[in-house]
Amino acid sequence: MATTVVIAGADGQLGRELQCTAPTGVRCLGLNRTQLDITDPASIHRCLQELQPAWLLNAAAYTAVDRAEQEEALALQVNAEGAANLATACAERDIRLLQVSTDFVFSGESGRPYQVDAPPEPLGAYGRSKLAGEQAVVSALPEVLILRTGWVYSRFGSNFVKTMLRLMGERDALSVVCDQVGTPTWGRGLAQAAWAAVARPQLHGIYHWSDAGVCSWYDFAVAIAEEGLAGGLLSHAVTVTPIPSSDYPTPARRPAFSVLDKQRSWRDLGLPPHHWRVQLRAMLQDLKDNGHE
Ligand SMILES: NC(=O)C1=CN([C@@H]2O[C@H](COP(=O)(O)OP(=O)(O)OC[C@H]3O[C@@H](n4cnc5c(N)ncnc54)[C@H](OP(=O)(O)O)[C@@H]3O)[C@@H](O)[C@H]2O)C=CC1
Ligand SMILES: Cc1cn([C@H]2C[C@H](O)[C@@H](COP(=O)(O)OP(=O)(O)O[C@H]3O[C@@H](C)C(=O)[C@@H](O)[C@H]3O)O2)c(=O)[nH]c1=O
Repeated sequence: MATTVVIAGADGQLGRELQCTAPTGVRCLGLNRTQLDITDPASIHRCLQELQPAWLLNAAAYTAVDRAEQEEALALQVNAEGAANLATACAERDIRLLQVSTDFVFSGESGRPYQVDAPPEPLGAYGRSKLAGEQAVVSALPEVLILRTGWVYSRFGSNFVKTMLRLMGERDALSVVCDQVGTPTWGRGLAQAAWAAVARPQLHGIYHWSDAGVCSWYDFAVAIAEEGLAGGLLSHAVTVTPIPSSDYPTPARRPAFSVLDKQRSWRDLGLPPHHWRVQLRAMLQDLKDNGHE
């Protein structure tokens, strides 16, 4: 019999990738915000009662990092209260929950990849709201699985890769910060990691997932320019200049170093690491073949 899995936030980057990669033997039901509003307990109750899933994958979130500085209450409502609502409903019905979180729960002061049990210390409102979400789900549902990731991109939705391709199409030169270091994550691989977790129901606790390797946003932008040109998504070469974050002021402070340690995931999820540049190439091919959505 198929395992029924409900996806909250089905129209987002990860929500779409989860639906593209659902394994055989899974009845994958993607619900967007209109169909399932995670801030509304009645909406959650209705969906779970009707669909009776074995798992709920929470890909719904408030992800506007800069806007969150002005809208912290709204970020908390979705990322903390919404996540808590889901966890409470799952606990009442014996449903497994996968909660997605972020590298932005860390301060970025470490010089080594963050282990799953490293103390979080978010710098901004978005990171605080996601950390509050982590704490709320664990308290309502101790067997929850939390998948932390960072720098997610996909052909779906909006993200750094698509922003860069747009700006690079319009300009010959761009400046990008070189003092924020992390690891990009193709949404497709993240979705596969989530499905690997669903296939291993004995797992719970915190897992880290990004692609392999380390880079700055500047390195990432250079790679997008080179791979975009080689793959025919850009028609001209673009000069990318490295700048310090102080030359690109934003409302939210971002961690200087947010590389996640993925050893536990590579071991327990049975998935091999792929270097971020290989994944970028695959995503650009997907974009070329299937277009922006
Ligand atoms: N993007 C990134 O770089 C990273 C993301 N993450 C985490 O990964 C997860 C997925 O992110 P990603 O796919 O990129 O996010 P997106 O912003 O692409 O998608 C989030 C989705 O959640 C929906 N949503 C917002 N509020 C609600 C609500 N109240 N009820 C139901 N749905 C809602 C949004 O709908 P609408 O469009 O209508 O607002 C949107 O479709 C999130 O938990 C995020 O915090 C972690 C690290 C990096
Ligand atoms: C567009 C642009 C951005 N930047 C900088 C700003 C910022 O420091 C960095 C990344 O910019 P973005 O705003 O696209 O990315 P940002 O929204 O900060 O991405 C974050 O999103 C949330 C949801 C997460 O959870 C994080 O893991 C991370 O992916 O690049 C430049 O330096 N030059 C540019 O032209």
